[in-house]
Amino acid sequence: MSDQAHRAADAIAELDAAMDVHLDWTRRVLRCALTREPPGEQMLAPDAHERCHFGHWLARTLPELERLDARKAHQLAALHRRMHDAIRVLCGNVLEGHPGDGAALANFEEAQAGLVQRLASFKTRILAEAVRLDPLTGLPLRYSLEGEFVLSQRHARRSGSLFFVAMFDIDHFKQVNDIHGHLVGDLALRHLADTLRRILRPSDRLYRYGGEEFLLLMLAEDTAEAEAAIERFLHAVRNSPVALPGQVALPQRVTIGLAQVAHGETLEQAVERADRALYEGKHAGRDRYVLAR
Ligand SMILES: Nc1nc2c(ncn2[C@@H]2O[C@H](COP(=O)(O)OP(=O)(O)OP(=O)(O)O)[C@@H](O)[C@H]2O)c(=O)[nH]1
Repeated sequence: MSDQAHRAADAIAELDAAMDVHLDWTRRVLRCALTREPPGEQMLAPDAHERCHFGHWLARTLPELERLDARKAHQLAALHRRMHDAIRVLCGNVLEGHPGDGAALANFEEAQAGLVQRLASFKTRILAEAVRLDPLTGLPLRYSLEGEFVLSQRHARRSGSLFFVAMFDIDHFKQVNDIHGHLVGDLALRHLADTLRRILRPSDRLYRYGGEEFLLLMLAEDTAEAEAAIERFLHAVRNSPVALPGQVALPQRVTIGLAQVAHGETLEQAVERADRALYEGKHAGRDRYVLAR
């Protein structure tokens, strides 16, 4: 299993464990209502939501949940707190000999149901994210490319900027595998992804498109700006050989096909033009970019 798959599996196991512990509260609250058995001393404290197992898990995990969906993460924290407030009212009343409070019970049930729902949605997000990313390079795979292409096209139309697609292909990569083995090939792919990622601008979107092909969606004010950005990628790759333990670093080169996306052009059409430009670049000697006509 890849690191990423391990992380996703661990995150889901932790989420399930936190949920199980919290669901146990339904049983304790019920027992308290029926038998007046206290649900546990600390659960009647005002900061019970911070002291419980779920509260500790949430505090630890919140930044990651916020990254996935900030709105749902805050709702989750608020629902958790609300649920503890309801438990305190509910059990406090029962223990003081007052009759069960229907409103507090409804509050508890609603908060509990909302909590479970948000957690289920986070579980799906964690799984979707694990599948969406390439385990080797950590870059997105092409599943979300179509949607991102349409968004960038729309953004370019509204902002008056130009939209480009750039196809990167490593030069003579087969030799790397043949001479150094597949593991070094994998290392070189990961290294290239890191090199490219380091110089991405916030609006750039980089994908692992295929085996040793990477696709970039890029917005630019004009063609000169796009070409300068592509030159920066070429320069960075030339200056970042792959470090190999106990051996001379392995030089890396890429050839790039750059195509300006025309109004109304589909992803498929733009990629085909970028691909043709890429092959022109390969035939012209590699380690360069070619702008598609
Ligand atoms: N190690 C490793 N190799 C891969 C992976 N994906 C594709 N490859 C290899 O990438 C190589 C691509 O080789 P070719 O398409 O022949 O091209 P090339 O040798 O790079 O030559 P040019 O593109 O013409 O410069 C093949 O040997 C594939 O096995 C991967 O995930 N890991």
